[in-house]
Amino acid sequence: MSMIAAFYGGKSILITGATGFLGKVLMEKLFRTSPDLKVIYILVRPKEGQTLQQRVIQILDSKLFEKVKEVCPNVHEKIRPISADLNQNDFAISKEDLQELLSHTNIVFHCAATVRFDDHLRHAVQLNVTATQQLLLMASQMPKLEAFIHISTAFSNCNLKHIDEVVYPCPVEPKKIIDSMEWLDDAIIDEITPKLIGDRPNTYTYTKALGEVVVQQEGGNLNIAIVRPSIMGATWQEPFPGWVDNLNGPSGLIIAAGKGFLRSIRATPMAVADLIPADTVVNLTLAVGWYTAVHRPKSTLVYHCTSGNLNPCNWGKMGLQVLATFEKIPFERAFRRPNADFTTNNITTHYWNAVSHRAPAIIYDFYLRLTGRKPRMTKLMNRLLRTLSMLEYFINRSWEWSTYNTEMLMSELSPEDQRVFNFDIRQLNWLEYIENYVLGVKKYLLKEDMAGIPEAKQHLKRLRNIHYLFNTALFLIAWRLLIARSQVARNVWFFIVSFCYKFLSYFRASSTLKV
Ligand SMILES: CCCCCCCCCCCCCCCCCCCCCCCC(=O)SCCNC(=O)CCNC(=O)[C@H](O)C(C)(C)COP(=O)(O)OP(=O)(O)OC[C@H]1O[C@@H](n2cnc3c(N)ncnc32)[C@H](O)[C@@H]1OP(=O)(O)O
Ligand SMILES: NC(=O)C1=CN([C@@H]2O[C@H](COP(=O)(O)OP(=O)(O)OC[C@H]3O[C@@H](n4cnc5c(N)ncnc54)[C@H](OP(=O)(O)O)[C@@H]3O)[C@@H](O)[C@H]2O)C=CC1
Repeated sequence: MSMIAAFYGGKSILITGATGFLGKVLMEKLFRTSPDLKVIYILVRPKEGQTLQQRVIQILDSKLFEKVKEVCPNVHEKIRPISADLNQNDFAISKEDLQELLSHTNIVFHCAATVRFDDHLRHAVQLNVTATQQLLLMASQMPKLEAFIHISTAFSNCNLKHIDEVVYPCPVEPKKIIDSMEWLDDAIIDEITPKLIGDRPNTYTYTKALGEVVVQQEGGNLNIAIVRPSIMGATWQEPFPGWVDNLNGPSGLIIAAGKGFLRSIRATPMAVADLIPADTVVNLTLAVGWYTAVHRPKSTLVYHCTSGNLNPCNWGKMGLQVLATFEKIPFERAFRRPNADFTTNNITTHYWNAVSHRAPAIIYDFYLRLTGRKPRMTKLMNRLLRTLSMLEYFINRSWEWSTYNTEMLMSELSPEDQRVFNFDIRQLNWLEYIENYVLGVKKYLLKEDMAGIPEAKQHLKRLRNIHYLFNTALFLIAWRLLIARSQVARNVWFFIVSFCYKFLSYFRASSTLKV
């Protein structure tokens, strides 16, 4: 019997960010392995045109929850959505809901965050720092609370090269930042943002670092732990391989590459691609919840959920495997054939952006205009290039994360728990994982049918022929222009033509003689 699964039995669990990528995989695993848990409270913000219940039903009706429905048929009754907006004071939770939460919750998993790299500092602070502070305050009023697990990111200290499982101080205290956001206007915040984030690349990593400091400073007597995943990718094994439902991290780029929009990228092929499957993050998180509640460590432990130091894979290898998978499982209606150019310097990046991205987009928009349609490719390409520019920081550097706490935790688990809540990334076969990832992107993100693969392959063949035809035409035009302008080119052309003529005459003569 799994001790961790048994631990969550009968528990009331509060999850923030349950409608997000990680939150859904977390809920799924909890229901599947501990179907006798009491209730999962989820803080959900109302969405236009959807009630809370509809949001829950949408999640439960997805393929991700198919297995859960078999082992926990009354799963609908065990999810209790609570209307809450983490951007609002006290999360705008009703008094009755708050009372219920405070009096029943045993475990809190705080996953909600803004993960956008370009978020305005005020908003990122509100969600990633202030909301964490408020949730801690709520948690401190929960008499039955056994553990509070905060999900951060391995990149919260990406300004360092070697990162230990400790909370690093921030130059300006989070409390001061929170206070200042209340009275500074947007223009001033914009001005001071670069100074505040310092050598971090964006407001996301900066505010996640502040969030950790808040957890450490304001956790009081709570049993708290911090989990730091690196770049979260599709599921590795559970509930099935390749499940993914948003464009964050590499998923969006896999689509862009598979559809032929993205054909070159400024990335260091040898840099470590620190991807971590979502189910691995969930398994570690649940093990951390159990350990924190049962063993009550004296200090706030930080757990790195990364792959680089135990089972490294680099971006070059990953890119090649993604491309190899496109050969077997192409995406439908590609714009161009998938291809990859990893560049590392400015000049080649600009060159490939012009040749591989902007020029085809302009030509295609010209064609759309000619055929009376609205041009859209240049706009799409500009957004893609903007996205790339934001991700570049992470694909041109390598980090070393120590994993003492994570390894310690692994050694504390029973063999059964090590199997059921497997977070041993050394067992992951990258080639297999990446193939399943690409397949998952095709099935669950693009919603493409596997039956369409033969047609997709035909389409790629047509694109290849168009490509050859286009290049030949381009070459002939360039050559014709050159011959018209240069005597040297004319002489070379005359030499080639007469050489071919002589060769053909000789060939014909010798074959006639043989007969
Ligand atoms: C030529 C080579 C190809 C070879 C093969 C291929 C490749 C793949 C393997 C190798 C590629 C390497 C990729 C690695 C990238 C990894 C970097 C991740 C770093 C993570 C560090 C921290 C980890 C975390 O802790 S948090 C989670 C990470 N957070 C994110 O990933 C969020 C990033 N996204 C954003 O901040 C925004 O979406 C932004 C700013 C990029 C775009 O914002 P915008 O306002 O323009 O609008 P959106 O509505 O958000 O989206 C617009 C548009 O872009 C699409 N899109 C969104 N995200 C991505 C994405 N990551 N990649 C591609 N496209 C994306 C979105 O769908 C929209 O499309 P529309 O068509 O306009 O609807
Ligand atoms: N994705 C990754 O690669 C990594 C993620 N992480 C961390 O993991 C955690 C989960 O990330 P992930 O699942 O990818 O993120 P998602 O963007 O998929 O999910 C974010 C969640 O937060 C909720 N949320 C956002 N704003 C509010 C709000 N104002 N009120 C209530 N809920 C809100 C979202 O709700 P809604 O559905 O309404 O938008 C959603 O449920 C985050 O803490 C992130 O920092 C760490 C490392 C890597």
